[in-house]
Amino acid sequence: MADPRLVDSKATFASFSNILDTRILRALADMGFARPTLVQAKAIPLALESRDILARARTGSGKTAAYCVPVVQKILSAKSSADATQATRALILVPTRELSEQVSAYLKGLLVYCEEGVVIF
Ligand SMILES: Nc1ncnc2c1ncn2[C@@H]1O[C@H](COP(=O)(O)OP(=O)(O)OP(=O)(O)O)[C@@H](O)[C@H]1O
Repeated sequence: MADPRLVDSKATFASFSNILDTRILRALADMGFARPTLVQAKAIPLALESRDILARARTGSGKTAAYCVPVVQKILSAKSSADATQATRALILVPTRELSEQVSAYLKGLLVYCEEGVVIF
């Protein structure tokens, strides 16, 4: 769990229901994520507006979800659009193998309701 001091006490993930797919919201609820952390609350809406983001937040502040949630949302939105193509939609680069395994495991949890629609390599 994220450090409670780093959670945005004014926001809930449910309040993102206008910008996040219900499959993502269900997966977040399953993970026990009720409120976004501060970095998530700031980064997720901006990323979904396709803004460039340079974010810095301390260890354990929930940076993984801050970029994975908008990445998955963008892929789901692209897949449901009329010109959806079979193409790589995101490349996540991290500095160590251990971190890549952590991010991959997190993404698997986030994609639990998306069946085979989104694939992680
Ligand atoms: N909104 C949230 N609600 C509850 N727990 C959360 C939330 N976001 C992240 N967490 C949990 O907090 C912990 C830290 O998250 P995460 O690993 O993403 O932090 P980080 O900022 O990427 O850390 P690091 O800098 O070490 O990579 C994880 O156990 C994660 O599941």
